[in-house]
Amino acid sequence: MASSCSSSIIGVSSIYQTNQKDPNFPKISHFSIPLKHTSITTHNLRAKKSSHFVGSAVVTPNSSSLLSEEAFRGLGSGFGKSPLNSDDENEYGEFSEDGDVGVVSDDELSVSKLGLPNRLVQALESRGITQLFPIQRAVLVPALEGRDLIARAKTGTGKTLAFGIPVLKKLSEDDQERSSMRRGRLPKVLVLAPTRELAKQVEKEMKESAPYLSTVCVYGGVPYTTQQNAITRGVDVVVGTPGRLIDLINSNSLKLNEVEFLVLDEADQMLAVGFEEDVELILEKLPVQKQVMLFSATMPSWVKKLARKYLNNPLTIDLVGNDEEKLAEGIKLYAVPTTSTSKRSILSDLVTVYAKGGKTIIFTQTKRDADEVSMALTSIIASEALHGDISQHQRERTLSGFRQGKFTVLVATDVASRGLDIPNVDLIIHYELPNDPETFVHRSGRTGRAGKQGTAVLMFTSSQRRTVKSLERDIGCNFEFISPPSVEEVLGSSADQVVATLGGVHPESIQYFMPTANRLMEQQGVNALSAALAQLSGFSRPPSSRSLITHEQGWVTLQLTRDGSSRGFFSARSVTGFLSDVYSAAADELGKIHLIADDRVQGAIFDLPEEIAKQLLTKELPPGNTLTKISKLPALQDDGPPSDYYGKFSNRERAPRGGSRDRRGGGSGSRSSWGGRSGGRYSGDDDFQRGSRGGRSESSDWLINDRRSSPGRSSFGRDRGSGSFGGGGGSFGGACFVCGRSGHKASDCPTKQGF
Ligand SMILES: Nc1ncnc2c1ncn2[C@@H]1O[C@H](COP(=O)(O)OP(=O)(O)OP(=O)(O)O)[C@@H](O)[C@H]1O
Repeated sequence: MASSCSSSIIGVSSIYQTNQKDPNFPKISHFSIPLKHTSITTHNLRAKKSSHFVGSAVVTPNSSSLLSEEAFRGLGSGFGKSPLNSDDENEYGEFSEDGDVGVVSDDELSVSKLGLPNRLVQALESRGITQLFPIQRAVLVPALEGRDLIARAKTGTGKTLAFGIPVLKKLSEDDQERSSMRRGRLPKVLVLAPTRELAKQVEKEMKESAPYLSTVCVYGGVPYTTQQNAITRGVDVVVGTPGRLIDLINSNSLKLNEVEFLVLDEADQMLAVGFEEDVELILEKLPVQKQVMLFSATMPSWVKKLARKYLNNPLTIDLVGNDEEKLAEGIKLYAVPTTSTSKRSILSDLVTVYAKGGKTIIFTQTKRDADEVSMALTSIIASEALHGDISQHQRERTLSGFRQGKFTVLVATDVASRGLDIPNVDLIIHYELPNDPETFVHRSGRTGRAGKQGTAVLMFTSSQRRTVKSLERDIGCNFEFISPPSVEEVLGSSADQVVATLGGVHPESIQYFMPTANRLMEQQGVNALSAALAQLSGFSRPPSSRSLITHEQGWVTLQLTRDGSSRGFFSARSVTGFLSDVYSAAADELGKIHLIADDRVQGAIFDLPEEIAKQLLTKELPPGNTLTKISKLPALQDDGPPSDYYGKFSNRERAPRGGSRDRRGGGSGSRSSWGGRSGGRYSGDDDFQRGSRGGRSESSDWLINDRRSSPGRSSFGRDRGSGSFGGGGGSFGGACFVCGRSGHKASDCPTKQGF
């Protein structure tokens, strides 16, 4: 069972209002929503640590109905301090609890019972939108009352329609009065979005929900003419990115004097991508009389400033609140240890095992990595890259191909982390740590949308283990730490995927193959079927074994344990001593060693080349020792270096040139080949400025016997140069496996028993 933030509960609801001008403004606004019988039982409501917790909503994972009791409760009560008064950059502010528990029936969430215009209801229902999500229900009434709003909710919970439904309702009604197709009519609604993709997505959502209205999307990277012509024909809703909007305003193509509704979507992201000035310029051009809805995941001071200046007595609706779990419902979280050399091969296995043929988005830090990873994957799984250097036209083609399932893996930089709504993404892989917890939440939020289930896998290196732990604290969720998929798992998943495609074979085609199938079954039985599955899975030849530690092909990971009766301190040296005694060729070829992190078990796991491992497993062992080939890593002792503070300052690994490990080479060759990122700075999407590597080079094989190995220093398996540990004919430098003391082999141990 994967760790996750999942429970049957979503979010915290808080609604509070502020009045900058009048401190005595009544603290409570009442909205007249009839509260009737509910299907939600209170035992589902989870008590939160914070006394400010107001409530939660029950999620039925596969349904489109997220039922929000609190969306109702909060409407009449639950006020707290204003986010606008808080100096904390990311504070939404607290909110106080109110015992007024309202209840809500399905009817009251039902799109058809909300008094929306028929054609809007029909369009929504034809899209499968029959019941409001909590944020939509919470926003609906105050929005219809004309309130300015500041709102936030978790990823994929329907924020677009939260502002969309009220404005579309208003326009759908107005539209009957104003001559619907009047040429040259000016927009009533302006939606600002920080990225082109997001703008296009909002446009799509609005268009599909109200196809009878004219919605135009404007953004850079494409010619002006089409957008200008569309505006000239007459428009109801304009969605756009700030830069292009300013151009169109300045060229007089877009007039904003009839705008009645302004929506600022992902307002904090506007700041992150440097649109502050443009946004303010646009806001200055709008009529004073208008309704503003601002959606923002965080409240940096610029957003607060904006809200103070341009919003009138805003009501804040916060469905995240003090909820420790920042991730949306139903996203399973895994963390998998990797090394620079193993990352890529693990990646395709993760996709095979965890996406199970569905859609995957892999997030990288830089454009170059996105390109390289996508190229490397393409020979195994169809994939495309998406980042800021790709032309707008190609970006759109890529996204549409991904949406339609023409290829199943998208490798993207963080341009795709915010807001992108691609249905049925099953798996998110964080190929590199995100820069901050917020980015992790947004990246992961590309799956598990609209109440669905999803999986997010974080790949990390040993030096990043502590960062992963702090990430857990920051997002309020736990990872399940897993091993890279074993060969058996990869084969099993591949077979499952093949089996899943069999249902698509036309019955008539099956008939043609029946005689051969019958003959084969008679001759070979189930072998024939296995051979067919192996062939269809692309494994007509057996896969070579792989190290569980480095994931390198041709290697096997073995586990050595010794029972409690054996004396002496167990260390990595014990392993080399043991191997020297049992089968010296194994000591010569020894790869990485890690000690098992279990107080009750004395043991280690280590890598050997496949053939050597086979031989070793045939040897007689000293009593009390057990040697097995393992397919899952046990918990290992961990003594990583200090936290590397998310992607920003992380030690960015680069595979050594040539990739594979050099077993014979000097230790420093492979170890120091990481592209250390110390001092490097990641400045926004893809703009990675490499820092100097600094004095200390980080190593993937950092832990041997609780000690960091350093370049040039002899260590197990790799560096035979100094001969101090490695065995292989040099003087024996390891501890005796029997007594644990150094200076002699176990076979010469004065205390040895029966070896
Ligand atoms: N009431 C509803 N019933 C069913 N599906 C819905 C409903 N409301 C929205 N959706 C669908 O849920 C998906 C997610 O919605 P949306 O993109 O608005 O989420 P979001 O909260 O803006 O996410 P993010 O924070 O990641 O931008 C969309 O595909 C949308 O069509």
